[in-house]
Amino acid sequence: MGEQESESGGGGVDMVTEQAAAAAAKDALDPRLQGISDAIRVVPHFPKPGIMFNDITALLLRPGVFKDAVDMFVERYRGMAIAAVAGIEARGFMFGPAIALAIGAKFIPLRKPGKLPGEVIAEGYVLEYGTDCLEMHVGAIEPGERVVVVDDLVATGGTLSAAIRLIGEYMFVSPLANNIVQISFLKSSFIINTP
Ligand SMILES: O=P(O)(O)OC[C@H]1O[C@H](OP(=O)(O)OP(=O)(O)O)[C@H](O)[C@@H]1O
Ligand SMILES: Nc1ncnc2[nH]cnc12
Repeated sequence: MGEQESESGGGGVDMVTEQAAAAAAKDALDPRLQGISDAIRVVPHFPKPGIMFNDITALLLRPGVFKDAVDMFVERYRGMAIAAVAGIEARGFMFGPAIALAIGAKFIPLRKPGKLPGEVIAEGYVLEYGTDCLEMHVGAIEPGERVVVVDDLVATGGTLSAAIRLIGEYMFVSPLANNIVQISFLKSSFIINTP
């Protein structure tokens, strides 16, 4: 039986919310979290004065810590009837596919403008240092599918909000998402249901 078939999809939104909230609370106590946090290099004043840049490329150089980061997401979302992992260009592409494969979900790239060859839907957004737009292929997600959006971090939340608007009505936001004490990577994890 595949990952999708074996999952408890019948519990509805409350069930998903409960499961994800419990998983997020468990993550906060996980000893791997400190190692992940320590592996993210903070670079002051990049790319502009005043920005404290959280550099996850330092984490990617440490396979054990990189694996811990992917594993924590996999453990959280396995068994939750997740049909798709949507990764936000570019840094969501570094974590999303590994998570998708491990939980038996498809991977959907949410790309910057003009990169996807097929019919797209698009959402614009404002960044800490500029504006941008995300595009997704029409038909990549079927109505009713449950989607996890993955990115490396939340700053203003503009990018993630645009991803959520792009995909559909969101049903649940992880408590970790609003807790800036947590590491950047795990802050940027949301479950949404498409309409
Ligand atoms: O919460 P926000 O204020 O929207 O900022 C967070 C976003 O900014 C960064 O990406 P960026 O747009 O710099 O693109 P990149 O991944 O291509 O470097 C980061 O990877 C998030 O996607
Ligand atoms: N503080 C930050 N660190 C890394 N990437 C970012 N994208 C937007 N703000 C950022």
